[in-house]
Amino acid sequence: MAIPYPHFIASEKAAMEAGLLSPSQPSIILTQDDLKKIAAYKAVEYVKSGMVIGLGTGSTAKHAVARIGELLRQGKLKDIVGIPTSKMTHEQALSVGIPLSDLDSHPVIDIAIDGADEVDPYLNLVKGRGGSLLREKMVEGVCKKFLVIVDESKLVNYIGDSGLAMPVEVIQFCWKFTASKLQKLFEESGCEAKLRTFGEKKEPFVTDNGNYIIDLYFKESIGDLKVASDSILNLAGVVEHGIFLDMATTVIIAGELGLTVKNK
Ligand SMILES: O=C(CO)[C@H](O)[C@H](O)COP(=O)(O)O
Repeated sequence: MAIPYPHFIASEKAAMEAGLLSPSQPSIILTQDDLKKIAAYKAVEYVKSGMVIGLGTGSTAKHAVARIGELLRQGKLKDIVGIPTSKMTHEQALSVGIPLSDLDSHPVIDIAIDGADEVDPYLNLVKGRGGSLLREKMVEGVCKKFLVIVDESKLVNYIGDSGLAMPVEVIQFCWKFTASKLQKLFEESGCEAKLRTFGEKKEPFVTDNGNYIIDLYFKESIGDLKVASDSILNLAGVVEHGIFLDMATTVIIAGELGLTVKNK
């Protein structure tokens, strides 16, 4: 879908480096994907040679992975080690020439760059609509800086406010039982718990870790996020959830009027 953003401020270095705007062409129609690319290019400005980088997953993070690969090929970045958060990102990073490792060998990460599905005013996030929440939480939980890159459509007043899915990764064993427990936990918020499926045959979506995803949809706020997080994690059968509480250190938002950088 092409969303017109004709007023984007052209002086942004990140927009120019992304090849989208120039001083002679300061105002064009940008798509939502262009905004994701601009936010990603801005985030990659924080990456320095010698760093260990957590590589996120999704349509926004893929622009950051591509940009890091480009800067490595140009010799503008050197000695980067990438820690991918999914099999998909692993493949992309290899294809653009980023040397890869894992948390076993690199338990401390300098910077992680990833997209998000929701960002609240306190920089809490919902992640995992792409299904990679578990590895993302492991990698992004041990980084010194966690840069989140979004277009402005991801901003919400409170977590769950988009009305879209809040994912929970569960083991396959008796997933219906776990889904009903999750729905019951948030019954006062009008929660509906649905197994994530894909394709015409509606096959269950299986994560990189061999688990299922139960998507929670809320009609009302879920209240205290720490309480919600703890109560989800207390259910046997749950592996991880997509609430990323107090993890983001910086959120880079590309919107109609340009880039906004929010720091914790
Ligand atoms: O959490 C994620 C994947 O598990 C993604 O970062 C999130 O879904 C945002 O994706 P996109 O950049 O495609 O909108």
